[in-house]
Amino acid sequence: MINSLVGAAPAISVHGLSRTYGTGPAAVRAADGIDIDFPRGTWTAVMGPSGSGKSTLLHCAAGLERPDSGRIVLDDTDIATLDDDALAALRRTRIGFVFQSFNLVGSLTAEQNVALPLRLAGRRPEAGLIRDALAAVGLAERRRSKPRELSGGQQQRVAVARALVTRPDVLFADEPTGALDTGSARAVLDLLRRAADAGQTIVMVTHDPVAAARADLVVFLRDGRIVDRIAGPDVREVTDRLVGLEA
Ligand SMILES: Nc1ncnc2c1ncn2[C@@H]1O[C@H](COP(=O)(O)OP(=O)(O)OP(=O)(O)O)[C@@H](O)[C@H]1O
Repeated sequence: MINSLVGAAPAISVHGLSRTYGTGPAAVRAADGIDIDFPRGTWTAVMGPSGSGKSTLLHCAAGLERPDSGRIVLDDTDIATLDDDALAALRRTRIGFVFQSFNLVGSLTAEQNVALPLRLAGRRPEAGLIRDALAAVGLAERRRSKPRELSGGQQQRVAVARALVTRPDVLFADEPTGALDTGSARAVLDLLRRAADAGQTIVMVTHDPVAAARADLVVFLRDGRIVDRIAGPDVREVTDRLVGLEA
């Protein structure tokens, strides 16, 4: 089992997660009884063909979407039992999320976007902290730029800085390197590696075997189910399994 392999208690446990979109003949079972632990201080990559349920798993595990059935346990709390306010508070304080679409606030500068989760949590953002977070993704010089003045890759890096600035226990990232060139992708992956090594738990959806190979574990989804997993992945092994799944 993964847990005994890495010797860590799970930060998040997903039990029997199911989620169907639509009804009748048009219904899509995006998650079909997923069981998985995300061990504390480890980095898990979630892979699989388009439409296999990766984002659905991520959104449900992060409490952004409610499952039809199953349980998501963060430490000892079943997050399904929380009301909307308690869930929002948990997301603000314990969970970070990098969205596929970045979700930056268009009217705010890069540094204001990065400071936003701290402000929402009622903390006064220290200028040095925000500068360091942007510097860590190579954007110190662009801190006063608005999202529309930034490239897609730069916006993605602001989104990564914003998600990490609160030092969340668990960081969920939906394709955090999808819009990045090789060098910027490596910088973001180095940042995620350091975060996991420092004890944060990372769950990342990716299509890129090079990104997945930086993780501790790779799980493969197909048709809303986990069909394979690799501990201590390398690029070739990940690529081979992925090709096998998409065949
Ligand atoms: N809000 C929704 N309404 C209807 N169907 C949805 C919705 N969200 C997801 N689906 C469907 O559920 C299935 C799983 O979607 P999901 O986004 O989780 O897959 P994915 O593996 O992340 O895909 P991709 O790699 O293309 O981002 C797909 O068939 C998708 O069309």
